[in-house]
Order: sequence, then C-alpha cells, then structure tokens
Amino acid sequence: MSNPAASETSAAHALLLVRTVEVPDPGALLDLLPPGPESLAWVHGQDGIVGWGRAAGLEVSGRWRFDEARRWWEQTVEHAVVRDEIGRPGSGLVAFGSFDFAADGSGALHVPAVVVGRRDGVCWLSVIGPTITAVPELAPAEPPHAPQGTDLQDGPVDAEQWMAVVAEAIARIGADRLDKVVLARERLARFERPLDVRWPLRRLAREYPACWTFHVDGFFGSTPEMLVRLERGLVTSRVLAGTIRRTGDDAHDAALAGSLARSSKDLEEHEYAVRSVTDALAPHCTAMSVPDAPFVLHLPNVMHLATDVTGVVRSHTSALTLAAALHPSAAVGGTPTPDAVRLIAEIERLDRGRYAGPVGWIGAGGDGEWGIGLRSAEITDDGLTARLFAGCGIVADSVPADELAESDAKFVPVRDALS
Ligand SMILES: C=C(O[C@@H]1C=C(C(=O)O)C=C[C@H]1O)C(=O)O
Repeated sequence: MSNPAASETSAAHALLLVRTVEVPDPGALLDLLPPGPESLAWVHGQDGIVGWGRAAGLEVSGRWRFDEARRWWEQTVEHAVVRDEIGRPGSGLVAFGSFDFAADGSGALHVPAVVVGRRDGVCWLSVIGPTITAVPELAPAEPPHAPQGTDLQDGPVDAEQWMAVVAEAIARIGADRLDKVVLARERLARFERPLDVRWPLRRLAREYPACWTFHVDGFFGSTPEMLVRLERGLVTSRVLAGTIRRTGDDAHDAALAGSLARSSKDLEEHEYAVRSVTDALAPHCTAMSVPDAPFVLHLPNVMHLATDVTGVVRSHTSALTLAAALHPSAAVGGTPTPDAVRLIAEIERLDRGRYAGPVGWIGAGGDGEWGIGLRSAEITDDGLTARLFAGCGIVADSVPADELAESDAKFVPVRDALS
C-alpha cells in the first residue's frame, strides 16, 4: 500500500529538535504572522496556534494519502527530541495540514520552524529544526496590505446553471435511493496585486470568533464545523446541517431560529449528518454521548442546527486516523455518502480542491483538531486569484432558488474579508 506519489520536502526523517518555552502574552496571534505564503494559522477566539517557516513537510496523493501522512508523522515524531515545558494541546512538535475533498486527491503536512500558541491564558513559543536556534523575539509583524481591486465573478457554473444542477439533484433524489446530496458553487475573486492572506485572516477571526480561522499553504477560511478534535482520549465532533440566513433584525432572527429548530426538512437533514459521524466514530470509541436534539448555532451570516458529539476513544488512535474515518461526513457529502459522492462527481462540475476536506493540525502524541474546510477559499500560486466555495445540503423538498440564496449567505464571510 505504499504510495509512490508521496514526496517529502525535507531530508527523510532527519532529527528534529523541538523546544517549547512559556512567553509573556504576545497579543493577537494572527498579528505575529510575517508576510508570505508560509504562514500557518489555526485560531479560535483568542486561542490557537500560528506558525511560519518550514522544518519538514510531506505531500501525499491518492487513496492512501491519510495512511501515508499518519505513518510519516509517526516517524517524524520518533525522530524528534522534544523539550516542552508547557504540555498543552498545540505545544511541542506540531504539523499543520490540509487534504482535498476527493478520495483520490492530495494532502500535505507542514511542520513550521516557529509556532506560537495560546490556550486558557498561557502562551508559548516553539522552535523546531535540525539544530536549536535562539528563541526569536516576538513582536507584531508589519500590518497586512488590503486586497487591491477585488473583483468577484462566477466560477465555471453561473447562478442559473447551478440552480439547474440543484434541480437535477432533487430529481435524482426522488428517483434513486438517495436522501441527501451536498452541492457546492465556486466564485472567483481577482486582485490587482498578490493577496496578503493575513488581511482576510484577521477579519475572519475578528468577525467569526466562534469559528476556527485557518490558513494552510494557500487554503484559508473560517469554518464553523469541527470534524474531529482529540484531546487526552476525549473526542469531540461538531456536526452542522440545516441552515437559515440571518436578517440582521435580532427579534426576527430569534423567531427564525425557533422555526429552524422545528423545521422537519432541516431536522431530517441534520439527523443524516449526525448519524454519519456517530457511525464513523463508533468503532474507535468505548463510549459516546449524542444529545437528543440539536442546538442553534448563531453566526453573523447564518444560523445552523448543531450537535456536539463526544466520545472516549480506544487507545492507539490519532486525530488524523479519526479525520480519515469521518471524512467525508454527510454534512459535506450526503446520504448514503458513497452514492452522494458519486452524484457530486457526476453533476457538480466543480473541482473542490481542499474545500470541504479536513484542515487542521496534529501534535506529537496524536491529539489534534481537524475542521471541515468550509467558508473557505484557495489562493492560486501567483496570489492573484482566490477560488471561493460554498455549498448546501439538497434533500427531496429543497427549492433551487432558496439553496442559491443559502449558498450566497455562505460566501459572505470570505467575500467580506477580501473587501
Ligand atoms: C457545505 C457547506 O456547509 C455545510 C452544509 C450545511 C447545510 O446544508 O445546511 C450546513 C453546514 C455545513 O455542514 C458550506 O458552507 O459550503
């Protein structure tokens, strides 16, 4: 099962020396990021980790990509000498990573040379490399440049055509044994000068503090959906499905939240997504807890039905193994997932790239956090274009125009962050 496409971007398992020290609070983590494509981020409220530089890395592709990545990570950990005086999630040796949505797509792990983290008011700095260099002084980096001349256009499938694709999916759900399929659209933002990704990251983190704001190798966004978090044997997954747009009027939005929580279409769609996560987690857990009913997650642009699934994992598993088992969940594929994913490939006419794939980080002990790469965009290598993505779960009684409006609402976070 070896994958010839796996390629390392540094010497094969050279010794890595890792040192983590506690530091005084350096302020907002994203303000520390230097310019350049090698900035890495995983931020939730004040907490999270940011990184830059490159101590090691791996690129994988094909159906064994998660296994290849997991094996490479285990060997990297074996060849590391870690002095970590913090011992918190994200301290010590970490790799950021992201994986394509498609099963035959690619993926990458990126071990930065410097990581700065904050958790529950404790801040740390890690330096990672073949030799231990002096611990750098932490100071806010030069501020990011605002995007120049942003111009947003339809991707290859325009709004009218996309509604026809949704109508086709509704017909197929009626005819086949399909319950739900998630269809996505792409929009293109073009800039006059290469995008400084730190600009949208800061805005996303400020405006969507309940989401996980990320950047890994040109893929960025602010996702509300946690595919899997593993921390000291406890696994958590935040499942979202069932969406309503916000109006900006608080009283009206409260009434809409009530109707979302009672909508049989949305509750059914949500149930499919929760079941796909609990079915995938069950073989890895000794105990699991699933709330009876979802809660309503309020974001500035939309509200979602949300369920936090928790479980106690059997020993010897890692966040990457669990992410591989859970991806793609019904929230981004459909139900039954294999049939839905086939229909997506047939009718969506979109190269999803890393959109809706796992994005996050893994630590030396196997703990980590992998979100679903939603409310996101992929920057082209020249930095002059960003491909924005948004999708919706389609069920038998979906209405194409409503789904179009829902997808427009899901473009809002990244679109506004680029303005
Ligand atoms: C597919 C997306 O979102 C997913 C689909 C949802 C829905 O259809 O209600 C809700 C949250 C996400 O699981 C997206 O944001 O692109």
